[in-house]
Amino acid sequence: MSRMSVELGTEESRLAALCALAQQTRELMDAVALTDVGEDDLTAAHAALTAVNERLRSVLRQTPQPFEIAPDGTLRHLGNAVTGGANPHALPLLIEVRDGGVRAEVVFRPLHEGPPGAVHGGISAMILDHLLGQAVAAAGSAGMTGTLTVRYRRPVPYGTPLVATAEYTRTEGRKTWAEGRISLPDGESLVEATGLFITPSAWIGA
Ligand SMILES: CCCCCCCC(=O)SCCNC(=O)CCNC(=O)[C@H](O)C(C)(C)COP(=O)(O)OP(=O)(O)OC[C@H]1O[C@@H](n2cnc3c(N)ncnc32)[C@H](O)[C@@H]1OP(=O)(O)O
Repeated sequence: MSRMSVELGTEESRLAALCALAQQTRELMDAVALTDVGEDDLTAAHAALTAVNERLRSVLRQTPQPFEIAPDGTLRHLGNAVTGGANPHALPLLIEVRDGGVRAEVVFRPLHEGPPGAVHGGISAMILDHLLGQAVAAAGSAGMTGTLTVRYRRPVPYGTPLVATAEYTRTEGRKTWAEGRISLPDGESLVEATGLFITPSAWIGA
């Protein structure tokens, strides 16, 4: 009698391996940003990475991992530059949706340095752009960023636990506004943003 074997979760297992590789790559980027080893070690690391790079590039997708439904039923986007577990560029940010808005704990790293000793303003803006967009989506009005206004109140430190929050504010037709901030755990606001998100006419056939 022949047996039929059904492998469950093969793709999930591969995606987990991809996320583990992305995490290792983040740690590699951190190491490259901070390493103080000598030239021989730098040259050896370069050669080793060249080999890894060639192996990974032997089979390439056209685009990063797409939006998809995860096994737990939630929507995920592993290729996203802010939240995607499979994207080495992502922190990745874990966003919690709760009554009245969204929230994420953030620890920036030396890799994110802009001015000496602080986080690059574009990195803060990127995090806030995404968080405001999630607040809009959580309110049922998904859209693309039309405008993002950022006020930098204090330098954002790296290596320190911070809190990022955002809330939907209002909607007029296809336009939805949200506001948010990155704060110290005691609530002191470091960076604040307001954003206009527009549901593209193409999405609704308008
Ligand atoms: C859940 C996931 C969260 C992810 C959050 C991440 C958010 C992002 O980073 S999105 C990427 C950055 N944003 C973009 O790439 C957007 C690029 N722009 C576009 O695609 C289009 O211009 C888009 C969608 C904004 C508007 O296009 P379209 O639907 O054709 O709008 P259109 O019909 O021209 O204009 C509609 C209204 O919006 C206004 N408007 C359009 N664009 C803008 C803008 N950039 N700023 C202000 N107002 C605008 C128009 O003036 C018009 O106003 P009114 O109705 O009062 O006359």
